[in-house]
Formats: sequence, structure tokens, C-alpha cells
Amino acid sequence: MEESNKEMLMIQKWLNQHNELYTSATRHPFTLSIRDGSVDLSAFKRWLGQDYIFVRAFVPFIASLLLKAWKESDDDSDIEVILGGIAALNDEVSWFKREASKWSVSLSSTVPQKANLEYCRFLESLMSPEVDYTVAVTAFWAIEAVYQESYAHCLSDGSKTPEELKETCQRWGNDGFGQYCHTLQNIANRRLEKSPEDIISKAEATLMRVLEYEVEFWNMSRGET
Ligand SMILES: Cc1ncc(CO)c(N)n1
Repeated sequence: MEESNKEMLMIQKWLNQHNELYTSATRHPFTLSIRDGSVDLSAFKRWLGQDYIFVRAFVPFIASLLLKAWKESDDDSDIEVILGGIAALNDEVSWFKREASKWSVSLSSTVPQKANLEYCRFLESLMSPEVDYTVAVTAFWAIEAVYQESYAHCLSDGSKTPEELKETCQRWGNDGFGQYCHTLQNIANRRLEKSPEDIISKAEATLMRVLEYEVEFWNMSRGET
């Protein structure tokens, strides 16, 4: 391993080593098509309905992370950070309902697609008490960071994001959420620094699984089941 990697924090090292996979999740053709204004609105509506189902499954995952933080964390402030994430999700669920009615997407009749079911099943597996807090908080950071990076890119210089999709991009692309993701990354790095080798490799494998599920989730908006 080159010298620089030794001092580098674990997450940064992994993002360098798995840069291609990280880029395929954070610069996906779907979000790039939002950024260049060529997005197919039926793909956007498909994503909206599926993501509402995902966010509903995300709630118990974060609740389980709060419990792991309470039981295992060495730093009480982690609980407040995770609590902040739960509070934001409360607002997020109502945002989805408003946005869905704006696009006449019926959330109640949306059927979860295969990629969504598999991702939600993976989330559920991370809720098990056997899964270490360090592994789960690394997954939480990765899940949030993919959306923050993807949607921030739709708002940065040179973007031609359609006006009616800007609110969606702002939801995850805003600086405040960017700060929140950095806070999560710091928690994950702090925990990883003190973790034994087996936990570190479990966290790395989980990060890669999250990135793969995120790519499949974006692919789903194309409508191939
Ligand atoms: C699929 C997916 N990943 C991440 C996020 C961010 O919370 C989301 N809303 N949906």
C-alpha cells in the first residue's frame, strides 16, 4: 500500500480503491440525465414511487442504528446525529406524498420492483443484532452520501436541471445535507480506526454492497424489471 494511504482515513482510502464503483453510483446515467435536462419524466416518476417504498424501509433501519449506537457507541453525540436523521425522514415521507401528488404518481398502487425488494431485504439484514454498529453506521453514511453526491451534481455549475425537478435535487443536494453526510463519515472513520480487522473488512464489503444496490436502484428507473 502506498505511503499516503497509511495516514489516510479508512473511508477516503476505500473511495480511492473503489472509485469506479463509487462513480457508477454517484454519476449514474439517470441523475446525469436530470443534470443535462434530458431526463425522461416517466423514468423520474418510476424512481419517485420506488424511492418512497425504500424510504419507508429505511425508517426501521435507522431506528435499529439508533439502538446499536445506544448499546455500542463510545460517543454519546452519535445518538443525536442519528436522531437528526430520523427527524429528517419524518419530513421526507410527507415530501414524497406531496411530490407524488404533484406528478400524479399513486404511491399506494406502486409495486416494489425487484431491485428495490433486494435492497430493502439487504437493509433488513443490517438490522440484525449480529451486525456491528461500526458496519451499520458505515452503511448509513454510504446510503446518504450516494444521494448527496448524485443530486448535488445536478445543482452544480453547468447543470441544466429542469425547474420542476430542482426541489427534488435540493432535497438531497443541499449543503446542510452535505454537512450531515460529513458528520456520518467522521463517525464511521472514528469507529473504523478502533476496529479489529474482521469488522473493517465487513464494513468495506458492506460499503461495496450498498454501492452496487444503489446502481441497481438507479437502473430500475429505466423500467426494466
Ligand atoms: C435508494 C436510496 N438510497 C439513498 C437514499 C437517501 O436517503 C434514498 N432516499 N434512496
